[in-house]
Amino acid sequence: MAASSVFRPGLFKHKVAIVTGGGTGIGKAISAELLELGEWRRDTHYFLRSAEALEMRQKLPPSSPASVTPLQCNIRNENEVKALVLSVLERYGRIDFLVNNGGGQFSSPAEHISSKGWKAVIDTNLTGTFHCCQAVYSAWMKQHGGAIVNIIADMWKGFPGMSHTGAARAAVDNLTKSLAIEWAASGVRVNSVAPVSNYKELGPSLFKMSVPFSPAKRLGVPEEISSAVCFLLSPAASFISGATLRVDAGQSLYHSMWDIPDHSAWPEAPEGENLEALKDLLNPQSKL
Ligand SMILES: CCCCC/C=C/C(=O)SCCNC(=O)CCNC(=O)[C@H](O)C(C)(C)COP(=O)(O)OP(=O)(O)OC[C@H]1O[C@@H](n2cnc3c(N)ncnc32)[C@H](O)[C@@H]1OP(=O)(O)O
Ligand SMILES: NC(=O)C1=CN([C@@H]2O[C@H](COP(=O)(O)OP(=O)(O)OC[C@H]3O[C@@H](n4cnc5c(N)ncnc54)[C@H](OP(=O)(O)O)[C@@H]3O)[C@@H](O)[C@H]2O)C=CC1
Repeated sequence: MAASSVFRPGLFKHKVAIVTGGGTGIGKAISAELLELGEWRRDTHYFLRSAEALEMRQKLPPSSPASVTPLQCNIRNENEVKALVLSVLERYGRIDFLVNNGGGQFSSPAEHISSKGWKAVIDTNLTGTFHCCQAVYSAWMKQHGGAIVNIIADMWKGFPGMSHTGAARAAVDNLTKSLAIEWAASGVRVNSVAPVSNYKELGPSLFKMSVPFSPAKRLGVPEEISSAVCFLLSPAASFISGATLRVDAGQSLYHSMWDIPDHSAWPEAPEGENLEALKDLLNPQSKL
């Protein structure tokens, strides 16, 4: 495996990590970087991707002590998550890190999201993350400490067109803060990463659409997200908890991609001299 991490190889030696959705996209980059930095294990989820685990295993140098294990789990199902955590503990005896990366949504105007679709997205991105945090804490981290990183999204200005996932990710941002306080006495650090990066088959079109909205004038790549995750898991972040790191080149501070067409539907301002002044200002004959 070609070394690409900026961190010291062996940093995570003997550590055991669960990375949900660890077989694709950002999760795959996180899995690969953790593998490079030490000995770790990963789960996948309800669509078992043993082919990807095999591919990663084959890239490991023979001398590497690292190992990768695909495990099947749908994070929306509490019992499957509990079984996953027990299975990792039975196999490896500890869980140092949890990365809640598994998630998904579809784009739709809010008015067209069905109740079933809304619940599916909230269940996946909010409840699934909660299930994983709670199960890992109860079964291991409560007694032994650990570090959790939740992958959320750039929803700081709302998420028009994906209101369900925006609401779920904002909730995870808040969950991160609650758990950071509740679990501090167990030595558990809980943080989030809010990425903007290439998005699988939508990558090229999203890339073209969003480049003008990025201060960097390019999208991020999954490797730029995984390094932030590894930093938050590492001892370099030993005094960081309850934080969300925006890995977006400042895009969340810049202008919105959502276009609001010209309209005259907004309610009038209250009557009075300020309204008159406003009308004067907007009057094409105005001398102002
Ligand atoms: C957060 C940063 C995003 C950055 C940019 C992202 C872009 C995109 O995400 S574009 C879309 C890419 N899509 C995917 O990657 C698919 C991800 N999808 C999923 O993970 C899941 O399908 C799910 C969580 C969205 C739904 O889970 P599930 O219950 O397994 O799926 P169902 O197909 O049974 O759907 C249940 C229900 O959800 C509604 N729905 C699903 N897909 C759509 C859609 N494309 N458009 C509108 N509505 C959708 C629908 O109501 C489904 O119920 P039924 O109508 O009875 O099937
Ligand atoms: N790329 C980006 O710009 C951004 C991504 N994100 C979020 O970051 C995370 C990773 O994204 P990315 O790598 O781009 O996308 P991917 O779709 O490649 O990764 C999502 C992973 O989550 C898994 N997953 C979905 N539902 C479940 C479930 N119920 N149980 C277990 N695993 C599940 C998927 O598995 P499967 O493929 O088998 O369904 C997939 O492996 C996601 O949460 C995404 O929404 C947030 C902001 C921006």
